[in-house]
Order: sequence, then structure tokens, then C-alpha cells
Amino acid sequence: MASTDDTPPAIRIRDLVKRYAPTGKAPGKLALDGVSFDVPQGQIFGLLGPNGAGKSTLINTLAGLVMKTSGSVEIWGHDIDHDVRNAKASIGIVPQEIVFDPFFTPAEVLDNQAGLYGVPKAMRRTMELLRAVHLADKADAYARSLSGGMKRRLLIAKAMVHAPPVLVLDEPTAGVDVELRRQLWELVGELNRDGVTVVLTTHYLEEAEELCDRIAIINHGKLIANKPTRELVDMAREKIVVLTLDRSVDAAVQHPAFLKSVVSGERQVEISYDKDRMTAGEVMSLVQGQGFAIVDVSTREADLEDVFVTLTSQPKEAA
Ligand SMILES: Nc1ncnc2c1ncn2[C@@H]1O[C@H](COP(=O)(O)OP(=O)(O)OP(=O)(O)O)[C@@H](O)[C@H]1O
Repeated sequence: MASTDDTPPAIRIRDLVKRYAPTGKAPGKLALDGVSFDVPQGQIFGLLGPNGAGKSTLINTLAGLVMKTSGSVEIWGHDIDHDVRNAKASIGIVPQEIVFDPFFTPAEVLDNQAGLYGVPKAMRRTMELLRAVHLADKADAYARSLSGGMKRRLLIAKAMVHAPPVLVLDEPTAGVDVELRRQLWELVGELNRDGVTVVLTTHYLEEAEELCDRIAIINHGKLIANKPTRELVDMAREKIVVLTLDRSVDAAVQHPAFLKSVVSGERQVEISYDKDRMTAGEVMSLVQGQGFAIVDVSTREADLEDVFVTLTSQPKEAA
């Protein structure tokens, strides 16, 4: 579903600050340091960042589980301070941890959750939701008998009982095998095609690249990138040439035109260069100019992983 510039954002975050107060011996922590961004309606929006970057704090703020220190958050146009009820009704959160009472069946889990949200019995969509997450045949099984992947799908259905327009998934595929991960992504894609705006956090860059329309990167509580996925990938202008030389190298072959040069084997160096400024041939000429013969060569493009590493390796600000 495309969004246009005049469509109001699904989520609007401005100058969000969260400082955890010191407790006992633990010092206070500035977990979110003035974060501002919009999640456009209808998109799949990826929130990436290394461990401890502040992603869970941000999501828990949206969920009403963390009290922000300052700043403002609107969900589907509803301010989380002044319009709590509508803000909460507009968002479904899928937590990282799987927590169910093992003695309830999937149908009961959804029914109880709908009760908590005050969804009238006549408007409950238990079977429809179970079908959407491909669990209709497990409606009356004990939750404890479900596989890990089924439990995660049930968590997604649970977050959708009140039909929120925005669904947030906190690391939905952490610790999930490749096949299950694919299934979960497909499910997220289906919900999005049905009109749900999706926000997800993940450590899997490749999947963020595949699934998300837009990616924001957060590091040390600050937003360091927020771009359409394609643009972010295009930032990976770095190319790497791996050269096997005719003799051993004990120090990397340096030249001011190289972005980086490292020894990666007894006779091997890996040289990074800006592909908009020079070619692999020019890199090789410069190495040959230093008296080396080149025995073998291979190249690779930087990917989102490299962009991520470059962006997140910037120096930490004081907390
Ligand atoms: N209740 C708390 N009290 C004090 N500090 C906290 C609390 N919760 C989180 N923090 C700190 O705030 C920072 C951000 O944590 P947060 O859990 O938001 O990061 P994250 O990006 O979600 O990391 P991960 O990917 O590991 O879940 C971390 O330094 C963390 O130690």
C-alpha cells in the first residue's frame, strides 16, 4: 500500500527522551536521546540497531510500558499522553518473549485478550485471526503443545484482536530457524497487504532489506539514519577487492586513495575503495606500483551490513 506525502503518519515521534533513573548501584541511563521520526502509513518500517541501542525502550514507550522522560508520540494521530485510549486502540504489540498460559487454547488466548481490550463478543474475530495466522486447525489445542513458530504466530494474532491499524513486532525472528523466519515474514507481508502498517525491530539486516520499505537505525539512543531501504543500500558505495600477491605481506598495502586496507591472509590483502571514484583496475595498478605482482583477484560489493557497521561504529556520546 503506497503512502503519499499528505497522508498523516501512522506514528509520529518528536524529541523523544528516556532517561532511566539510577537504581541501587546501577547508574542512570540515557536510553533515548531526542529521537524524532515518522512511520508512514501502510509501510513495513524496520528499526535497526545494535544491542542496547534503545529499540526496546522505544517500542515499550509506544506500548505504554515505559514512561518517557520528555518528547511526544502520536499513534494514528492520537497523542499517547492526552488520548491514551485511542492511542492504545490503534496499536498492537508483539513482544520479544513468548508468554502464554500453557493451559489455554489458542482460541481462548485470543478471546481473553479481546476481553481485555473490551472487544464485544459479537465483534470478536477469533477464528478469522486464527485463519490469518494459519492456526485454525489448532484453535482448541493446548498452547503448550504448539511449536515455537506456531506460538509466535499466535502472539501476532493476539496483538491483532482489537484490529489495530499499526502492528509492532519486537525482534519477531530472534532465535527462529530459517524456514520459520520465512513463514513469519510471509505472514507480516500478508498483514501489510491487508492494510496494516508494520514496525519491526530486527538484527537480520538481510531480511530488513528484503521486507522493509524504510529503515531507521538507532545507536546509543540517537537516530543515525532514516531512509527508504533502497537509498540506504545505495549508501553502500564501498567496494572491496581481495588480492592474492606473489609474496607475503606483513603490513597492509596503503595508498591515500584506498578507504581501507587490511591483511587478510599470508599473501592476501583486502582493499576497500569508493566505486564512484575508482575502479578495481586502478586499485590493482597502485598495488603493482608498489612492487607487488598480483596472483589472484576477487571483488565484492558492500551490502546493508557494511552500511550498518559504518553508521553504528561512530563514537559513543556521553550518557
Ligand atoms: N529498566 C531499565 N533501567 C535502567 N537501564 C535500562 C533499563 N532498560 C534498559 N536500560 C538500558 O537502556 C539502554 C537501551 O536498552 P534497550 O533495551 O532499549 O536496547 P535495545 O536496543 O532494545 O537492545 P536489545 O537489542 O539488546 O534488546 C541499554 O543501555 C539498557 O541497559
